[in-house]
Amino acid sequence: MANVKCNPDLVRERAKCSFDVNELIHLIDGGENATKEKRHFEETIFSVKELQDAVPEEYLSHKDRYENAVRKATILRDVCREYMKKYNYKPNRFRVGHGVFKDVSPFLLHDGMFVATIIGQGTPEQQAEWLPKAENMQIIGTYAQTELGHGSFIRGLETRATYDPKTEEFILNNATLSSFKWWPGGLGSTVNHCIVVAQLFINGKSYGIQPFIVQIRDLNTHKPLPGVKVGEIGPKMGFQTANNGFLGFENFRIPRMNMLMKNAQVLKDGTFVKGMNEKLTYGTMVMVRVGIVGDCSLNTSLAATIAVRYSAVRHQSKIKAKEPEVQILDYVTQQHKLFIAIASSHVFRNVYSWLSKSYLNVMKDLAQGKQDHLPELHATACCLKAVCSRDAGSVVEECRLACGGHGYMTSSNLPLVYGFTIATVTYEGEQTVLLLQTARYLVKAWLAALQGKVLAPSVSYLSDWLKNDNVRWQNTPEGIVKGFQHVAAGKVKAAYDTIQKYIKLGKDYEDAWNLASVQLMKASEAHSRSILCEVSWGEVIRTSASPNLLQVLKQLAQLYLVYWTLETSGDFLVYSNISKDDIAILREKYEELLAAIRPNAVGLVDAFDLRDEILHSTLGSYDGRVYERLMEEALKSPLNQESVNASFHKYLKPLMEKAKL
Ligand SMILES: CC/C=C\C/C=C\C/C=C\C/C=C\C=C\C(=O)SCCNC(=O)CCNC(=O)[C@H](O)C(C)(C)COP(=O)(O)OP(=O)(O)OC[C@H]1O[C@@H](n2cnc3c(N)ncnc32)[C@H](O)[C@@H]1OP(=O)(O)O
Ligand SMILES: Cc1cc2nc3c(=O)[nH]c(=O)nc-3n(C[C@H](O)[C@H](O)[C@H](O)COP(=O)(O)OP(=O)(O)OC[C@H]3O[C@@H](n4cnc5c(N)ncnc54)[C@H](O)[C@@H]3O)c2cc1C
Repeated sequence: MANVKCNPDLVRERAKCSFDVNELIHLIDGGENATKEKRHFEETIFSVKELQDAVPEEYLSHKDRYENAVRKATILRDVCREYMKKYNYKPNRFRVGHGVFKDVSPFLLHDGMFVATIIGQGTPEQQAEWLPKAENMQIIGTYAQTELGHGSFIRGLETRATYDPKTEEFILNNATLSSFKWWPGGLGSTVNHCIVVAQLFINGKSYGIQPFIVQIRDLNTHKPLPGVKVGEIGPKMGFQTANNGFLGFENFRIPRMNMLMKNAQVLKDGTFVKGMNEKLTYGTMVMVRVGIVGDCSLNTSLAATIAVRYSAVRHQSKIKAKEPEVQILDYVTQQHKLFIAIASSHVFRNVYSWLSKSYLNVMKDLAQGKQDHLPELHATACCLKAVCSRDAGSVVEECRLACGGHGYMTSSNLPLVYGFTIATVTYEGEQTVLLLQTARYLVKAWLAALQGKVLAPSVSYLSDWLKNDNVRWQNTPEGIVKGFQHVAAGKVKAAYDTIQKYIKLGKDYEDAWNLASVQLMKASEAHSRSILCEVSWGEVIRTSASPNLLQVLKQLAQLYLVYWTLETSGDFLVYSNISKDDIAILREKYEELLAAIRPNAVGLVDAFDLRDEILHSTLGSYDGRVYERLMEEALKSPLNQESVNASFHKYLKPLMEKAKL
């Protein structure tokens, strides 16, 4: 990239960077070798001509866009397969996917959830049967759980799987419209198999929801099998190429062994054997929630790169009347909008890495029959997924707005990035619903703290606070982290007390919970923020890097801490010993941090190492040829391929002529 002829502002920005950009790239990637491998893989993918679109896909019809996405998905699959064989390297398909599809792959659910559910929910025999076929794409699948009538409350799903011991089969039925599966990616026209999450019935008795692997289309003709009604749900706010679909069954029979039986089992005679913990059926969702925190880091870095580079190139208005128009990046308000995006991407990455480790540890424990840490993992993954996805959505939108009118252009790619980022707030568990799951855990932990019990590490601050809630405020990163824990503890206590108050007033527990649920949700958010702050600051101070880089990483981590303290200063005034003077000091600190980060802003986004083919943005490319690219992309509009459009003769001219009469 270094030889590209760049916009002079970007050249100047890069020259003043105080740290080694390559060092940060390697740190993010996990080592110099990892960067080399990543770059070689990406070079390979983006040199495949067939993966490059001649016409921007936004000009294609809904159908053509889908077909083009499937075409590219199959080529990408082949190239990846060959690459993996040749180099024994497992590539990150999600990252290059943004480049190849701009939006999302119609195989997203195959990779993200179908294969993962076979691994997580299938017995060794079931894995042996389906995993090789799924991994080499002999079968293509999705995860079909959500229905028209139920998404959040999965115990309320209506799709039925009734066991017939005579034939040793399950009979699938969707008797009501609300029971139709609705949303699964790839279901519309791509997949031939699904994991169907359905209510199990044996001899008229319900045994809760279970996962079934179901073939829905013929492997040769791709026609829906008899008894299957399947189709696509139509255009959405984003995810246009994900091919989300609907599905219903009418007396559709599948063999007994198609129920994934790693947890619960149905024996031939119809005996139901309970698993170790029925919530293990929800395992794929926990895994994907963890993954989404990592995805939030990538999505945020895409938007930050585009908006920061654009802000370095764009000049508008003046700070001083007699001086030239400034780079908009010099406006401190612009820095306020953008630097939190850079900082958030690093925070999400560090927290993702921490959460993934916890996830893997819990999986190891579960394999040995130990489930003590599962509730903590579930609670942590829920609130982090909810808060990171919401933050990522807000940050991406702020980056888009920070690009003014040009940020509204599809060719900036910011609208598309916003579309797939904001979807993460809803899918894999709607944010409020997940925050309230964590709140259940926090309330239990609070009760345990009141009873003097030892708490799990992520909530042990509740006991500390109970012992001493009168800690002197300190304007240091560690002091701020403590402050966030105090806010979280104070909010948990307030929510708990509110529940007790309603119970004393005669409400039953569930109504009291609902009445206190805004407070519960906020307590859960505060808990999540305290984890984000504690973990990210802890990761940064443990990072081994050159002094120059470490200084910048600390500035970003502190910016995150101070930004969120100021954003939620009302909470700090209520629940900690912060004073108005401390807030004034933090405001000053925040301004100092913005100024310190400013010279490194372009270097920092360069270090995300996002190729132009992944960014897909007229505003964010490495060379900063913003206006040239905007014009080049505009000229690709089909309306610019003719000097006079037919509508002039058909409608406009007659209209003008009528007006003359
Ligand atoms: C590898 C991935 C990498 C990157 C990601 C990128 C892309 C991802 C790929 C695909 C994504 C694209 C598309 C999206 C797909 C989907 O959206 S699939 C559908 C997802 N659906 C949901 O998430 C539904 C959300 N709802 C629920 O999860 C549940 O209904 C619930 C809200 C948790 C409530 O369940 P339930 O009513 O049964 O439970 P409660 O009565 O409220 O609680 C009972 C106790 O169970 C505990 N619990 C609940 N869930 C779990 C769990 N998963 N694990 C462990 N324990 C769990 C809960 O805490 C209660 O405990 P208690 O308080 O002690 O009683
Ligand atoms: C882009 C996209 C892709 C998706 N892909 C898939 C897929 O591949 N497979 C699949 O199975 N599903 C998929 N989904 C579905 C997704 O998982 C659900 O939409 C999601 O879980 C939310 O459920 P819901 O739509 O029923 O929302 P609802 O639960 O109806 O939410 C509506 C409102 O009700 C509130 N609410 C609901 N319950 C409670 C409660 N207990 N307490 C307080 N408030 C509550 C919510 O907070 C929200 O404000 C996808 C969705 C999207 C948007």
